[in-house]
Amino acid sequence: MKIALAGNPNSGKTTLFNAITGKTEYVGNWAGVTVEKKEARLKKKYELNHEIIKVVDLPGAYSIAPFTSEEAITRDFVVEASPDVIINIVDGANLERSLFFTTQLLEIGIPVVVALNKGDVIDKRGEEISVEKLSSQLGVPVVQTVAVTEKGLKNLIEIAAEACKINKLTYQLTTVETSDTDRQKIVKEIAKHTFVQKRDATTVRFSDKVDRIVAHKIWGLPIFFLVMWAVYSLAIEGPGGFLSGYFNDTLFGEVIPTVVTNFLDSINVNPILKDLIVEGALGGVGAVVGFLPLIMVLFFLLALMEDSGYMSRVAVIMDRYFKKIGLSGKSIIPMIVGSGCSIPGVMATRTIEDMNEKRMTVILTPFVPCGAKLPIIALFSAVFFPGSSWVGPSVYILAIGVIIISGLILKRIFVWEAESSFILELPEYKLPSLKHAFIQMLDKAKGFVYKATTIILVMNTLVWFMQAYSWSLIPVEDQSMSILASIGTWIGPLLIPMGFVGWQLGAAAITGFVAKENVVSTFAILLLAASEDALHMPGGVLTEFFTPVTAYAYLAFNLFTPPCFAAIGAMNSEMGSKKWLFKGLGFQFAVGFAVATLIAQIGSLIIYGAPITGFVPGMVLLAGLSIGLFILIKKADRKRTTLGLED
Ligand SMILES: Nc1nc2c(ncn2[C@@H]2O[C@H](COP(=O)(O)OP(=O)(O)OP(=O)(O)O)[C@@H](O)[C@H]2O)c(=O)[nH]1
Ligand SMILES: [Mg+2]
Repeated sequence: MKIALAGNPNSGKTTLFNAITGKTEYVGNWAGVTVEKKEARLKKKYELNHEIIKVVDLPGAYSIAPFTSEEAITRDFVVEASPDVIINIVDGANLERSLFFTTQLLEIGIPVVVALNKGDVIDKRGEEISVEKLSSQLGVPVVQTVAVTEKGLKNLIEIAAEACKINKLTYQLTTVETSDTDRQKIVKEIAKHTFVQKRDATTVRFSDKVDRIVAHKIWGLPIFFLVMWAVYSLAIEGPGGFLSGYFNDTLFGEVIPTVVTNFLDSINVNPILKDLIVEGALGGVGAVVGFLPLIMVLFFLLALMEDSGYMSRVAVIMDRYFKKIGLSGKSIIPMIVGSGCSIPGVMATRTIEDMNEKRMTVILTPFVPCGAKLPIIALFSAVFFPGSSWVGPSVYILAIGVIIISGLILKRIFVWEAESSFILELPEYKLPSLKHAFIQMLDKAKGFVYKATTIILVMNTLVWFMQAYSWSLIPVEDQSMSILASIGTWIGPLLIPMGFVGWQLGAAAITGFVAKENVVSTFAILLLAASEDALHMPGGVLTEFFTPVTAYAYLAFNLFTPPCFAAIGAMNSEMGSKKWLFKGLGFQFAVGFAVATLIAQIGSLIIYGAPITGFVPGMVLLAGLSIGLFILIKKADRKRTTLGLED
């Protein structure tokens, strides 16, 4: 038997799916979280007579008629793959709107069971929806559920199994097209008949009161900054930061290397192999994993923030600015998802129907600092700005600024057509679930450790080898004679405009394309071979290469140049054309160089009162980029005129 879960976005499909299958698919308190269908087997606890029951979670849809590609997936799946039964998850807090989709599902010709979800929210609002009346009006079974607490789910599965047995022919496929306005009328009637308001609704809802402050036109952004600041401070000053300090200083800094060295000595391991293991593998991976506790706390807090409904308000605040650059609220969701990882972020652009808008979002989403960039931020803050918790949040604000300016530029240099209108929907605030945040945190931590012990480990081994050997494969005494040094030196000139001097900086930036965490581990391997201090010590070895200003510029360079290869792969598949991929990557490189040069050169001039290395090349680069930009704008303008498009 196969059950499909269908319903409006944010109605709780994935929450229900996770509950009955034991999976941990991504749940977020906003619309459009799931973009691909997911299939799994029903958990033992919910099985009936040991029958194998498959459950499919689908992307949310407001209507069967395909507006966006995921809605098309819903329709295609429901219509073509025809499950034995559809569980239609109806958001009880948005009854009327949800029923629109329900009535369309009823016409497909497959048994439908309605799960009237978010029963707890209905109760809290002092409302009641009559299950019996709804069931008789729709002509299908209705079960009240609370997906988060698994209330009513067992009953739901049983009733769904029953519904399967009903002769499918009783579900006549209506060939008569009901118009949307007619449907709306029918739905309104049904909702009116089943809905009971028990308490006075004229009092302003709690959500609305809060929104007047946090989603305010002017205060919204500063409040977001303060919230992020609080989150970062809590992560850095709290148990996460403390544990990371311990991991970095003691555990990965002394205890483990000593134990491993002693062990390897005791079995007379070849000294080269010993160095490879201790300095390469352990040193590199340790430098990244050391930040794990801090990052786990961050993810925990971010998950709480998201679950509470606050992140959707951030989307509303951004929406205002985004409209100005020709992007809609739809572009914000990929960016919020991208704050975890750019890959699902870029994939989330599938909800955008306008191809130009989608491409623009694909180019801009990787600018949001993802989880892999957090260790770089943590490292640079610890070394150059010890005790300041503003660095982390400032990076997000910088990212927002860069995204908006980049958007404005993209709009000018490419010829975009229609702008879509999209109304962002605000979920109700709710007490965030600690369990949910905890699961999210563990999930992210698992991913982090997996990445550290696979791709980062392999890369570190390679980096260690390349810094210890010359091109003729002879071990070198002096690192600067190594393979890596020669590659780094080759890249070196490119970094001069930003005042970055040293082949190590080029080498680290390159390994960062494999995985951004590698920037940290490459520094660990390269610099620790020559120094006794731990890499992340305030004022540690990195200060030989950077001033605080150029350090911040290097951070920006790693954030705003193209993302890691895996994310570039995602960009490629969503762009749908190589030409656009290369345009996008070129744009990202230009932005990364421009932002880093501006911060390093202009920043140093203002703060230290004197130009730094590479001032002239920096200015030449900026001038070159400006001229290039000017030419592109002129070209686009000409094209606009020939196409007869007004701007
Ligand atoms: N209060 C309450 N919240 C719920 C319930 N079920 C789900 N939620 C919350 O609703 C939000 C959306 O849940 P999801 O499971 O991601 O919704 P979805 O239908 O899969 O959404 P899309 O993937 O965007 O279509 C999350 O914040 C859930 O915690 C419920 O029964 N009660
Ligand atoms: Mg979902």
